[in-house]
Amino acid sequence: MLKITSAQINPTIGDITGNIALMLRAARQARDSHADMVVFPELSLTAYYPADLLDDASFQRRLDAGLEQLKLSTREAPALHWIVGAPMRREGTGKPFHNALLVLKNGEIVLQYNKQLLPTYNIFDERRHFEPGADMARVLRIGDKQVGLMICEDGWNDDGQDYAVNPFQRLADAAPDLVVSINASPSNIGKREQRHTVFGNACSRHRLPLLYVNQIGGHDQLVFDGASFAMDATGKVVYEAQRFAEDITTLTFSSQLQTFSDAQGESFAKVEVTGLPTMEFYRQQIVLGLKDYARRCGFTTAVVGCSGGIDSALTLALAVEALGAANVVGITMPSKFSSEGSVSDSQTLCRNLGITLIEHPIRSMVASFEEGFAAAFGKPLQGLPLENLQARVRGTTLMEYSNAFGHLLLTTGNKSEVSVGYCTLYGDTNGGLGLIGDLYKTEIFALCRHINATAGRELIPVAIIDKPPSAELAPGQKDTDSLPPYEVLDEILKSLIEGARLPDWEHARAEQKMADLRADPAGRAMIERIQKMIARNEYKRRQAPPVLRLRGRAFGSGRQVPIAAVQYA
Ligand SMILES: Nc1ncnc2c1ncn2[C@@H]1O[C@H](COP(=O)(O)OP(=O)(O)OC[C@H]2O[C@@H]([n+]3cccc(C(=O)O)c3)[C@H](O)[C@@H]2O)[C@@H](O)[C@H]1O
Ligand SMILES: Nc1ncnc2c1ncn2[C@@H]1O[C@H](COP(=O)(O)OP(=O)(O)OP(=O)(O)O)[C@@H](O)[C@H]1O
Ligand SMILES: NC(=O)CC[C@H](N)C(=O)O
Repeated sequence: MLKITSAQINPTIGDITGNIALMLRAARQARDSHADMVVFPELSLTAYYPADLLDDASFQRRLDAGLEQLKLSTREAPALHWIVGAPMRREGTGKPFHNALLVLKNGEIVLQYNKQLLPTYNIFDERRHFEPGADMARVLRIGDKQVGLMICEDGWNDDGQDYAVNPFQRLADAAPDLVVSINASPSNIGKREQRHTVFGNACSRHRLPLLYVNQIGGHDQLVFDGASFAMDATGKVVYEAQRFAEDITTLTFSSQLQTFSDAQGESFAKVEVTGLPTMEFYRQQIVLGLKDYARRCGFTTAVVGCSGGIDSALTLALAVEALGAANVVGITMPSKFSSEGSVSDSQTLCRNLGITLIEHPIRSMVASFEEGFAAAFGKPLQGLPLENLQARVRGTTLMEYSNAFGHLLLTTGNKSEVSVGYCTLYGDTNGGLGLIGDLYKTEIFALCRHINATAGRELIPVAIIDKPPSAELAPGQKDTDSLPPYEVLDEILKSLIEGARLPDWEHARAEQKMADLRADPAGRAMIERIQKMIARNEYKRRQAPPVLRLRGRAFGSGRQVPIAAVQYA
């Protein structure tokens, strides 16, 4: 038997001293549970992902000092094996670091394994900073048990005998009793289930039990959900750590039974095959993403322009959940085109959420810009430039508030609008972080309803959910004047932007819609128009604030598209 503590921690990128403190706290818990081994996530010393900080000389010095400090810390629990992730310097040509797994014990590094498969797709860019490890299996011996070691992506390619591309195969051939994998696996819809499938297939193929330890926490765009797990040798998940929270749990491994039980040797509660319902998943991921972004950037408060529309309402509701009602402010800024409901629905919303709503009309400011424009340029400001002016006056007012009161401005664009550029640069795109920028408009409605259902009351007024979406920048304006209905637009966008990265059930629906549209000329023209809008608006997305990533392909580092390209001009 082995006792292993799974230490699913929330390290901060670059905070080496703070991360060691987190590890020490978990190691003490492991020691008190008489564990043989404590397992931390991939790159736990720096947190995932330090990126170009690794090129910085002062960061490198801190890393060296941190490693010494970490070694010393392990003396506090001298019988314990610490399985830690850290960048390790290397000599020779190529990149100066390996992405390494270290086994530390009583002040010494007793084993180093270097990650072999470095992901360089979607949001990953590990080849930029790391040199891949030599193709070899590393096994740690504890008593009469052999623990096979691997790092995240190493386990994602188990489909052949070729050692060079399948580190799992080589490790399995070394015949360990179990595999321990350290990970930094960002979360998106369907990811938990995907991990279970990938590792379940590998574990059953090799008849190997596995402990998978993941990072949790929000790191810029990315949120890591934790959800560390243990599998028996048939690939069945027998233990799952909490999602979206730190979790330090000690497990007992039996090599005879090839499975895991709790610290007392009792079976864990049954792990459900399907995880959180989609809307609840979005909500928890966004709340953790904002919480961690705010605290790591030094914000305790946030501000949102409150239009009486659904996007700002949802942003406010999520911000309240993450930061608390006392720390969130809405600002309503009626113009001459604002509907009656714009202010009154905002009032009801903010009353329901228990937050302050400040009224700051923009009519006179807009009028003054109009006068100045006409006087200077000899023609009246009208049409789209006038529409955008209103959004810009609001954006400027919100930034004034942020500057003066230190609130983080949350931008409210959703994925449908951001895809087609239905937003004003330096206007409603202003802000530090987008909470709902990876949710299609149709999902925005569903998430609002879910929030109300779980609250058991109308937190977001139904009047807001039910009103036809409008930018309210011109008389009687509706989104559908410029865009196809969102039910159609969203399916086109899913297919064009995410395609094969969609979860199966969404992929089938989007492709069916595309096939239906392609069957007639008007549908084909619509697809082409949307394709052009996506391409033409790349420049806006490049300047927009980061959005929390929720889906397989989000705007940001996971979708790198040139701006000044001749695509659909
Ligand atoms: N390739 C490029 N690289 C860099 N900059 C480029 C550019 N192409 C245009 N530009 C610049 O961008 C400007 C045009 O962009 P921008 O000023 O944003 O304006 P634009 O995209 O023309 O208009 C904004 C659109 O968003 C809609 N809107 C606005 C506000 C809120 C909502 C909503 O419902 O949420 C919708 C509005 O009805 C309108 O259809 C150009 O005048 C030019 O300065
Ligand atoms: N009258 C207003 N008062 C305060 N903020 C506003 C107002 N109108 C727009 N905004 C801000 O600009 C963003 C874009 O709003 P707009 O109404 O143009 O379209 P939207 O994308 O449908 O958003 P929403 O559903 O929140 O209305 C809003 O989410 C809000 O933050
Ligand atoms: N850090 C990694 O190697 C992550 C890659 C892996 N496929 C994941 O997303 O889980």
